[in-house]
Amino acid sequence: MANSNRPNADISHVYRGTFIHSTQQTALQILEDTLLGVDTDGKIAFIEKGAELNQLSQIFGFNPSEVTQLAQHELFMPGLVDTHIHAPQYCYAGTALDMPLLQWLNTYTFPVESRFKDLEFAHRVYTQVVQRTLRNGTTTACYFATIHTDASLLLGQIANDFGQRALVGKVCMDRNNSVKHYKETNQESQEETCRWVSTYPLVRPVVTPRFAPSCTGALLGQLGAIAKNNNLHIQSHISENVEEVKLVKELFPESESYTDVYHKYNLLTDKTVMAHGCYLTDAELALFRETGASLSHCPNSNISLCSGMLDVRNVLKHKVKLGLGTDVAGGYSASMLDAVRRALDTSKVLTIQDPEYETLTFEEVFRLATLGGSHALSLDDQTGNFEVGKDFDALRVNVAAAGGPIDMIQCEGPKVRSIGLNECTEVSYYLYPHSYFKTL
Ligand SMILES: O=c1[nH]c(=O)c2nc[nH]c2[nH]1
Ligand SMILES: [Zn+2]
Repeated sequence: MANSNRPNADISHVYRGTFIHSTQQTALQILEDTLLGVDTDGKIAFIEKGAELNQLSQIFGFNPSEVTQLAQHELFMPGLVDTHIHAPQYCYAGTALDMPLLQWLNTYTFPVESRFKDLEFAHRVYTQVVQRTLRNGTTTACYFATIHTDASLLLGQIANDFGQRALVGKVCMDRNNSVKHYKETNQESQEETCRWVSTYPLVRPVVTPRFAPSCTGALLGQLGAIAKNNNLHIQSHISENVEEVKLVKELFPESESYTDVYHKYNLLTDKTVMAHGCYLTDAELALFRETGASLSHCPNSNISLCSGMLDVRNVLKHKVKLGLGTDVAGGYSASMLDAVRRALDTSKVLTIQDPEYETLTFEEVFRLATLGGSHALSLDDQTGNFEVGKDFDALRVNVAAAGGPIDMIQCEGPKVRSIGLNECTEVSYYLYPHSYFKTL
C-alpha cells in the first residue's frame, strides 16, 4: 500500500472500478479494480488495488458495504481542462470561419463582443457556454470574457454556481480601430483590471491583455505590474498567424521577437498561458521554458482560421508546459474531445508532410487534455489526475449508456485496452468537482 495515503482523512465516498489517468511518467495508465477514497473536503485520500479493501476500511474507518461499485462498462477519468476558450464567442460558434485572424476579429469578433455590455445578453450566453462545456466534460476552463468588468464577473459567478473550476479574464485592449466602442482608454483598462482582480476569491481573475496588437506598450507594462503585485495568472495570444507576427514586428520594432514583447513587460511568468504559438522559434520556446510560461494548443482554431500548425513535438522537446484549448469560436467546437481529435489530426498532417516526424500518440494527447492542461494553468496541485491530495475532479463515463453513440460489440480476440478515438466519452458522466455529484 502506498505510504502517500492520508489515514487521518474523514472519508465521505469510496469508489471501486476502472480509473484511467496520466502521470508524469506514463501517458495513460489504466487502473483496473481500483479503490479510490474521497474525503469530506472532496480530496483524494487513497487510491489502491481492490484487493486492499479490508485493510483500507480499517485504516480509514469506512464500511466496505458502502463502497460504490462501477458497472462493467463504466470508468472514471480526470475532468478535462480547457486552457483557452472565449466565452462570449460561444454565441457564434460554428459560423463565420471564412476569414483569416485579423479580418475575422474586425468583422465578427469585436462587433459580437461589444454586445456583452448588455448583462442580460451576457447572462444568457455565459450560462449556455458553462453548461455546454460541463456537459462535454470540461471541469476546468480558462476563459477570456470581454472588456466589460461586470459581465466578466457574471461569467465567474455562473461558472462558480454550476461547479466549474474557472479562471476568468476581463479582456484588456486600448488599441482597436475597427469597432468604435470596443476598446478602453489606457486608464480605464488599468482601473477596471484592478477592480476585476479585487473580486478574488469569487472568481480566479486572470490578467488578460487580448494580444500585443490590441494593447499599447504602456498598457502591457501596467498589466505586467498588476499581475506581479497580486501574484496573478496571465493569459494572451501569441504567434498564431503570419500576418499577426508581422504586425507585431511593426508595432514593437524595439523587441527581438513576439515573445520578447511580452517578456519585456513582465508578462511571461510561471502563471502565464499563451494561446497558439504556431510560429515560435526555438529561441522563443527556450524563453518560455526559462520563464515557466506555458502554451495552449488550439488545433481546431488553427485549422479553421487557416492560421498554422503547432509542432507539438518540438514544444515538448523544449520542455515547455502545454495544454489543449478549444479556442471557441476560432475553434468551432466547445468539446475538449474535439480538441484531442484535432491535435492528433494536426500531428498526422505534419507526419504526412514529413514521414520522419514523430506523430503524437493518443495517450500523449489524452495527457495534454488532462494533466498537461492542469500544469499549463499551474493547477496541477489541485487537479489533472488521481493523485492523493488532489481534488477528486472526475468524469464518470459509461461507454454503454442506453441511447449512447457507441455500439458495444462482443468479439473474440485480444482485449481492447484503449478507449480509442470514437465518441465514447461523450455519453454519460457525472461531475464531482466540489464534493458533491451533479448530473447535467
Ligand atoms: O483565436 C483568436 N481569438 C481571439 O479572439 C483573438 N484575439 C486576439 N487573437 C485572437 N486569436
Ligand atoms: Zn483565443
